[in-house]
Amino acid sequence: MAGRRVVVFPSAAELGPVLASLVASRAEKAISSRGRFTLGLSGGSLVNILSKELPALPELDCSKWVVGFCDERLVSFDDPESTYGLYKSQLFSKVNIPDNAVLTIDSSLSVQECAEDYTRKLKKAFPDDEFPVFDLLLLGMGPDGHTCSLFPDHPLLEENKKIVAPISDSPKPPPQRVTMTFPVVNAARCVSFVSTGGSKAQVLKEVLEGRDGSVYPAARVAPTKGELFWLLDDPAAASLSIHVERPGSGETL
Ligand SMILES: O=C(O)[C@H](O)[C@@H](O)[C@H](O)[C@H](O)COP(=O)(O)O
Repeated sequence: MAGRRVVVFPSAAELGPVLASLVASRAEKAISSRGRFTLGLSGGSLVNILSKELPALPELDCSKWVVGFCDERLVSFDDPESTYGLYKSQLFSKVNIPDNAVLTIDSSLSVQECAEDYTRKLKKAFPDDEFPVFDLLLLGMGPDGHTCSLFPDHPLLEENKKIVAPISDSPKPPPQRVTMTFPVVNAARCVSFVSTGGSKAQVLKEVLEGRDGSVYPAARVAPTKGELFWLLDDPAAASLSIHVERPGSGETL
C-alpha cells in the first residue's frame, strides 16, 4: 500500500470540494496515462456530496469516464433505494458521462444471476485484469464498520475468487444486494473513504487505531499497491489519537 492518509476537515461542507478535486486529479492522471478514468461509486452521503461538488468543477469533462458501483441494492432503478437511480437523477443528468459508460446492474434478475451478470460487465470493461483495477473507488462506512455491502461477521468477508458477490441477508435493508469483493477493492489504484458525523467517531477509532480492527470490514481495506484516503469531518474524527492531516484552503490531495 502506498500509505494511508487520514485527512480531517472542519465540516462536511469543506470536505466536499476537496473530494471533488481528488476525483478530478485522479481522472486527469488516469486519462493521460491510460486514456480513460474508471470510478467506482457507493451510496449513502456520497451521492449528495458528489452531485453537489462535481458539476461545480470548472471544465469537468467526463467523456472518458467509466463508472461502476462498489455495491448496489437489488431494487428497480425508480425505487428510492436504488443507488444508480439516485446518481442518475442527481449527478449523471448534470455531467457528460456517456450513458453506456455507466455499468449498471440488471435489477430484473435474481440476486445470484445479477451478481454473475455484473461480474460479466466488469470483466468486459477490464479485459486485462484478473480483478478489475479501478482508478478510484469511493467508499462509505456504516456505523457497524461495513463498507460496500461487506458486513461484519459475514462469510463474504473471506470471498477471494469472485469479483462481484450476491448477498441476500444484508443486515441493512434492502436485504438483497450485489457487492464488489475485497480483492477488487484492494486492487484499486486509489481508494477514498468519506465518513462524516459524530455517530462514526467510536467505530472510526476502532477501525483506524484498534488492535483488532479487522473485525470491522472497513479496516480490511488496504489497497495492495494503491493509495488509501480517509476523508473525515471533525465530529467523525473526534476520538482519534493518531496523526491526521488538516489541509489548508485550496490545498489538493
Ligand atoms: O448501501 C447502503 O446501505 C449504503 O450505501 C451504506 O453502505 C452507506 O454507504 C454507509 O452506511 C455510509 O453511509 P454515509 O455515507 O451516509 O455515512
